[in-house]
Amino acid sequence: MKIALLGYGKMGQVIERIALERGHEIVLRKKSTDSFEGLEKADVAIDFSIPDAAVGNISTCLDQGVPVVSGTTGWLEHYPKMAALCEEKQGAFIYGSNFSLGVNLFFALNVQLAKMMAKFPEYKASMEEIHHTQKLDAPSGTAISLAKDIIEHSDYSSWALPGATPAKNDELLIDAQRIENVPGTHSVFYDSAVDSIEIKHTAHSREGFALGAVIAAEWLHGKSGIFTMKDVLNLS
Ligand SMILES: NC(=O)C1=CN([C@@H]2O[C@H](COP(=O)(O)OP(=O)(O)OC[C@H]3O[C@@H](n4cnc5c(N)ncnc54)[C@H](OP(=O)(O)O)[C@@H]3O)[C@@H](O)[C@H]2O)C=CC1
Ligand SMILES: O=C(O)C1=N[C@H](C(=O)O)C[C@H](O)C1
Repeated sequence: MKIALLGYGKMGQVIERIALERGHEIVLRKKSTDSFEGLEKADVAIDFSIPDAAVGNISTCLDQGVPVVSGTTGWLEHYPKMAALCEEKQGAFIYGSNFSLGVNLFFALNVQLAKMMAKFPEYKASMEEIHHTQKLDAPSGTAISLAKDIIEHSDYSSWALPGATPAKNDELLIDAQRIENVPGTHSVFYDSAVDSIEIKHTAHSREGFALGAVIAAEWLHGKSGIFTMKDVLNLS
């Protein structure tokens, strides 16, 4: 497959290595000031860029009829617009806040636990995510996905970062920590007066995210529609 990389930073470079190992060819490595030259040759594009660039990159792919896998986080308020464009162009699009197999299993575990804990209001939920210091967005896209799933299956009505004012009772707090060189750690806590329950996913490197993105691109090639990693991994 011919792959266009939109974003060629920490993730783009690991994705390139894994894509080459799996027999693919890279036809574009786009950084901030580069053009889209080469995109027309691509079977699929993989966007791991920055929040402000994601919408432009995804739109350009859909306009040019190139299937697009986006792992960029921090732009999700524009997702409905991108989904509508994909439908209009009869294109192919996958967004994932996290492409690793482990985190997608963790998402499923989080839903099961949230359903169970909803019956026990003596436990208060909270979350923590830890990432490297270059990360532009907070909380992480993965943390937002986890929070949305908890909110859907509980009485929490929204998530919030800890602020100057105390959290409301129906607010799910997400503590976002930035520590040098941490690839990505997510925890969900349920605390009562007498004990605590915790689930945690720790990425040891960026390999899992990058492999998942390449697998998603291979899966998307030749399809049309809007998909998620649940479709790719056959997790319902
Ligand atoms: N979904 C997932 O599984 C994962 C998602 N991510 C997300 O992926 C994104 C990238 O992460 P990471 O690689 O660590 O970030 P980096 O900062 O290392 O890389 C970002 C890259 O995007 C480039 N860029 C900036 N503007 C544009 C543009 N207009 N078009 C194309 N490329 C552009 C930058 O180029 P330049 O150097 O010229 O500025 C740089 O090459 C983040 O949003 C992060 O949250 C990260 C890991 C896993
Ligand atoms: O910026 C990162 O590095 C990561 N971003 C994603 C997110 O925001 O959830 C996924 C992963 O945790 C690494």
